[in-house]
Amino acid sequence: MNTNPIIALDLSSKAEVVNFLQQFNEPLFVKVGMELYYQEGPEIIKVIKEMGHDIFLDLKLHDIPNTVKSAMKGLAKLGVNLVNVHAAGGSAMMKAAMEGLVEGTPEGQERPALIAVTQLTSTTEEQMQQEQNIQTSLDASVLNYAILANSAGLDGVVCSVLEAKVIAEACGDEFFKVTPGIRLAGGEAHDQKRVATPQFAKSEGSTQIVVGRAITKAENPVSAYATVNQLWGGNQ
Ligand SMILES: O=c1ccn([C@@H]2O[C@H](COP(=O)(O)O)[C@@H](O)[C@H]2O)c(=O)[nH]1
Repeated sequence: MNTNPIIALDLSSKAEVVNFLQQFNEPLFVKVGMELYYQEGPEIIKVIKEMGHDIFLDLKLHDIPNTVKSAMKGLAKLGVNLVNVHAAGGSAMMKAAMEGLVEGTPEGQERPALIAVTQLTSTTEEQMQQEQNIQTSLDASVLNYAILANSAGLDGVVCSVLEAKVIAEACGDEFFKVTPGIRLAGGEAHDQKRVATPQFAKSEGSTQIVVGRAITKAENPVSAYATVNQLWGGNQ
């Protein structure tokens, strides 16, 4: 899979997206999340693909297996590169998601990679223990979800950089560790709790990094992207 930094397009309209992407003179790997997809629908995927960019469609499905399977069948037809579910939906749901993707991917088109969100990077250990009533360390919970996702046949997980190394030990280097919560040194964390720099992500074995506000809210997004890309290691 593309190893360019994934730019989170947390924007709310097609016009904003087109304006943003027109600043760049190279093919990018971008993430379309709930904010954009719920405003613009599948049309936004078509627009971004026509501009030549790879897409992570970050809708984090979490429902009963039958519903997730049917939804994935539909998403498979969009021609995106990467989609996801919440690992908390369980292994039956993750397997159903994969079945839906396999069945829904048109002949001659590559199946989108499927990854599972472990614990959101905005979650702390204390919050997880108190609110989710999970009485282990956050690392153990993330690792548990990663092993579950691996056993269910998924291609990888979303985790923070802080857990990437133990996941690699348990699930292998090829298993995707897609890590949001990326900030340049000294950058504001906003609502993120488990953050790291692109350089640290590289050294810990992240396979992809997701970068939103550090690029989209920068005074010069093209230059911010170039800095992130250089620190992450260019085109790997
Ligand atoms: O655990 C997760 C899962 C997904 N995200 C998404 O990544 C970006 C991060 O944006 P920043 O502006 O760089 O904080 C955002 O779209 C989230 O929905 C995540 O942060 N953590």
